[in-house]
This record gives sequence, C-alpha cells and structure tokens, in this order.
Amino acid sequence: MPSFSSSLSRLSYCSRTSSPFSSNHSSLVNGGDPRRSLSFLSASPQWLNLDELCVRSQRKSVQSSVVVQDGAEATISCSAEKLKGGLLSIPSQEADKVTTESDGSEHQSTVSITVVGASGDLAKKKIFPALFALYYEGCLPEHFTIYGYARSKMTDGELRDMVSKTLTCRIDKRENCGEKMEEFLKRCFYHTGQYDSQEHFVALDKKLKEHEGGRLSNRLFYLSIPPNIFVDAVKCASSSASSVNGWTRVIVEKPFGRDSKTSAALTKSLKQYLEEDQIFRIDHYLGKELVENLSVLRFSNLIFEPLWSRQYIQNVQLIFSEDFGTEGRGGYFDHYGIIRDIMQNHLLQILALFAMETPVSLDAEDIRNEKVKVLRSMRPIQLEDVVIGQYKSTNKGGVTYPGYTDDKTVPKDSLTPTFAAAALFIDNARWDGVPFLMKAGKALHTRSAEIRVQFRHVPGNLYNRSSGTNLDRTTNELVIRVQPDEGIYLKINNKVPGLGMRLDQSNLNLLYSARYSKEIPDAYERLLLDAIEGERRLFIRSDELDAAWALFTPLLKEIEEKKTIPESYPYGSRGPVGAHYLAARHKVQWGDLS
Ligand SMILES: NC(=O)C1=CN([C@@H]2O[C@H](COP(=O)(O)OP(=O)(O)OC[C@H]3O[C@@H](n4cnc5c(N)ncnc54)[C@H](OP(=O)(O)O)[C@@H]3O)[C@@H](O)[C@H]2O)C=CC1
Ligand SMILES: O=C1O[C@H](COP(=O)(O)O)[C@@H](O)[C@H](O)[C@H]1O
Repeated sequence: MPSFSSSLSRLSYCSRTSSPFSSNHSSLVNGGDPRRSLSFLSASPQWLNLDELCVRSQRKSVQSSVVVQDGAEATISCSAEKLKGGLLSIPSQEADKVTTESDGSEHQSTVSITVVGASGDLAKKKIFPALFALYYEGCLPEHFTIYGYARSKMTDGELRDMVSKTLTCRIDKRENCGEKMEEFLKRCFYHTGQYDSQEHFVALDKKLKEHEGGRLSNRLFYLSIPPNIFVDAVKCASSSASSVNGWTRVIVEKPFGRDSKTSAALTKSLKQYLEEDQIFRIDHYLGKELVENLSVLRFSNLIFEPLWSRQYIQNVQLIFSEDFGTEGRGGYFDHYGIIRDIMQNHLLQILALFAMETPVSLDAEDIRNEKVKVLRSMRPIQLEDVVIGQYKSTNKGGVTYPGYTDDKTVPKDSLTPTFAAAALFIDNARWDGVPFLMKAGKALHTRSAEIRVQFRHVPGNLYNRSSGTNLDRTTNELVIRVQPDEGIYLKINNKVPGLGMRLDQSNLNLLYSARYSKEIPDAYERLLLDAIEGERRLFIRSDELDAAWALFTPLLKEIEEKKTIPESYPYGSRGPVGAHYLAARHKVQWGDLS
C-alpha cells in the first residue's frame, strides 16, 4: 500500500528527521520571485514567504539573514516593538534554519531542553523516556543538550542513574539500544536551583551556553512542576536563561488553573514574560495516536464525513476509565477532582476535534480556530445533566482495595468526585440535539479510553418482519479505541451464513497491533517533537482554554457551593448507577457496558 502525506506532516514516525537538523537543504517555495522565497531548515520544512514571516513576527524585532533560492543571503527586517523580559526576538521557525555563510560554511542551530522539576514523577515517567525515544529514532537535532533542573541536590551522574532506570528500548527495535542509552545519557546534565532564583537560572544559562558552543541556540523549557511555581520559573527562565539568538519556548503542564478566573490569571502572568506563541500548553491526550487519527478518519474517508452530523449520529460518547485510584496523587487530585483532571481538558479537547467543521487547512491556527468555535457553541452544562461519584473501599478475593478517602493525603470528609458523567450539547446546525456523553472515572473495572459514535436506527425496520431482528436495537456504532489495544471498529449488521435469514452484529475491525508492526510512540514523544519543531496544532491556545473553562466553571462552582454529595461506587466496579439513568434520560445506552 502506498503511503501518503502532506508536506507539513511526518511520513512515518520521524521520517521528517531524515534531513532537517543535519543537512543543508534549501529550496524554493512559492514558485515565484526568488527574493520573496525563504528556505528554512526545520524538521518538517515550514515554508514561509516574506510577508507571512513578517506577519508572524509582528510585535517582535526581526532582523536576520535567510537563504534565498540562488543561495545568496538576504536580510529581512520587519518592524518591531521590543520584547519584555529579554525574551527571544526572532520568530521560531526562523531559528530552525541553517544559514549558509558567504564562505559556504554552515552555522548550525542547537536545541537545549531544560526539564524544570527533573526530580519529579512526570519527568522520570514520561519526559526523559520520551526524549530518549526521540533520540533513538534520530528525531533530535544533531546538536542538543538536555538539562534537568530542580531543587534536589544531584550530580550529573546521579541524574543519569535516575533517568537510566526509566528508559526503555522499543520492542520492535532493540539493536544498539544499550549503546544509544549511553550516548543519550552523556547528553543529559543536571543543575540544582530554586525555581524563583534569577541567580540560579543565570548559572544555568552559563552552562547552556557552554554546551551551545556559540551556535544559534534554541531553548525549550518543560515546566514539570506544581502549578503554583509556574510563574516564578517562567519569570526566571525568560529573564535569565532565554536564548539571545534563537527561539525560547516553554511547555506548560496542566492544570492551567482550576476555573476561569485562576486560569485567566495564570495566562496573564505567563504573558508578562512570554508571547502566546512561546507557550505550549500540553494536553497529552492530543498527542495520542488515535486522537491524531480522528481527523484523518473523518476528513480523508468519504464514507464518514457525510454521516458526521445530527442527521445520522444519535449520540457520541467519550469515555475514560482507570482501574486504579489516585494512589500517591491524592494531594493534587483532591484540589481538582475528575472533572478538572480529565473532562475539562482531555475529553473536551477530543470532543472539539471530533465535532469541528472542516478546517481551512491543517495549519495549527486553522484547526484551533475550528475547535474554539465548537467550544463556544456549547450549551451551559446543567447540574441535572451530571452525575458525580467517589470510590469506596472494597474487598475482592481477599484483597482490600482502599477507598478514596483512605488516602492519607485526602481529607476524610472530601466530596471531591473521582467519577463523573455528563451530557453536553453543541448548539450549532451540525450537532443540534445530539447528546455528547462524557464519562470519566478512577478505580473502575478497567483502564480504557474510547470514543463511541452511535448512529441512528435504520428507518423502516425491514428485517423485523422477516427475521425478528429489531434494527432499532442494533444500530451501527463506530468505536475509536484510544487505549489500550488501539483500534477502530465499526459495528455492522450482517446475515448469519446459511440457508435461513438470521441477522447478526459483527465488527469491521482495524486493530493497530495486527495492521502495523511498529510500536506506537508515546504521546509525549510526539508533543515534545512538535514543540521542538514549533508545531502548535496539538497544543492549547489561550482562547481555547478560556472557552473550556467558561463551559465548566459554572458547573464546578455549583457542585462545590451546593456541596453535592458524590454517589459512592466500589473500587473496581463500573461506576455509580446514576450514570445509567443519566444516559437513559437522553435515550442512550453506554456503549462500553452493552
Ligand atoms: N505525574 C503525572 O503523571 C502527571 C503530572 N502532570 C503535571 O505535571 C507537573 C509535574 O508533575 P509531577 O512530576 O507529578 O510533580 P511532582 O509533585 O513530582 O513535582 C515535580 C518536582 O517539583 C518540585 N516540587 C514539588 N513540590 C514543590 C513545591 N511545593 N515547591 C517547589 N517545588 C516543588 C520537586 O522537585 P525538587 O524538590 O527537587 O525541586 C518535584 O520533584 C504538575 O504540574 C502535574 O500536575 C500532568 C499530568 C500527569
Ligand atoms: O492527565 C492525566 O492523565 C492521566 C492518564 O493519562 P494516560 O495517558 O495514562 O491515560 C491520569 O491518570 C491523571 O490523573 C491525569 O492528571
């Protein structure tokens, strides 16, 4: 089967790297006036013409040389307002370039990645392993350095020991893995510092410069720290350790506030030190393979797009469940609860991607514009359309599973929901009246995340008369299984083979592990690579965030003010029964339970 791709996307996992950071490569876009055509080297070549570059760089001071078609250098200069806080002063895409000097030599760029909060759980579990996977796949630039930054005292060697314990080799590619790990670890360093100390960030800057060796330096900071110290760290990183000649970007982990007000305050504070296009708000669900595939499924298959509306779809279900509790994260979780932890971000982002209109292009801004429109068209969520639950201790097979409030970091009288189900509506022409049901819970019977699309019944019920099959009960269902066992299947009705006429329901099944031998990259790999490349499509823009909080804040406030008591459910169960009544009120049956 031939594979295909657009010029902006990866052909396959990291084939976009086959060139970019290591080779000199200049070509013409536009096909027109060569002086208006710029050539940049970035992982997925991002072609910009001069006008576009100037538009993107507005409010920034830009003056730099670029390579044009004939190999000569041109200097571009767009008007500029000076930036605050000593932040970067040239557009991100530009800093990925390799400039050909007049003597033909190359001035290569380098990327320094600082994991702020490197001693923490997320850094160990996800960030360092993802960076290693990118390195292993040849996705990182030739010149890169990784710095861990945290208050804990550690030497480079101790960081390497810590990191090496969580690095894994891909199942499908074990050759040279040990060697690659060694090479990778040699590129990892550690700097001890406080998050609010300019002095400590100045010292970091000095070390980064030594590694950058005078190259064009690009810097990525990953804030893997609790949210109350985001702003301190951004302030110090931007004023004391941002790049002077390349881009500086900051990946911010959730939670982005806990309601509209706190989220707006966080955005405002971050924007004192960063431009919006430097802020990469991560929602790791957007980096999951099957979530990425959602738009491909819909917009590249003629058979789906015409059905994607209220005319054919009866309801859509977005389901997240985990078969473990808050173990170890109770302190964080109790302040947020499942609605903020999963629904307001992960599930809502999937909903927006699912329901958006066709974007003008696959450009980040075009996609995010469409997502925002969906979020802003959503009907305020009514408390009666929501069920909340909290898991309680249970004993199964002689094993006692703890209840949520048994966690020592959780107050005994906590009303924080660990489960929620909700019916949401999009009041626009495409989705009028279609319930979008969300369900998210911890300590349930299984770990899974899926999108279920239940279609309307076939009118006429022809087979009811001849074979007793009530097609109203066996409607088509499209299931996109995000995890585990990534796959897409469509439930269809078919005839049972034989001389009689009996109907059955079967699955047309695309199971990824059967179809593709290559291991699916972790979401953090995709997102880190995108951040390095300046691809913003899978990151949350501030207006998206505002719209998401505008939808959930009144509901959260009402639940908290009314001190709504969550329905309890046993650890390891299918959640509170209230979720079934909620679905039934909207004439829906949860697909994962039928
Ligand atoms: N862990 C996960 O699975 C997920 C985490 N996140 C988010 O990612 C971020 C990091 O998560 P995680 O690694 O679990 O967080 P941790 O609680 O492990 O914190 C990370 C590091 O920050 C420092 N730190 C912790 N508390 C404080 C404090 N009160 N004041 C100053 N420094 C502190 C510690 O480093 P030191 O003491 O050495 O300075 C710690 O190692 C958080 O925003 C979290 O919400 C998001 C999704 C999933
Ligand atoms: O953001 C979060 O996600 C994890 C679940 O992520 P997954 O990729 O393992 O499905 C969840 O456990 C955590 O509570 C939440 O903060």
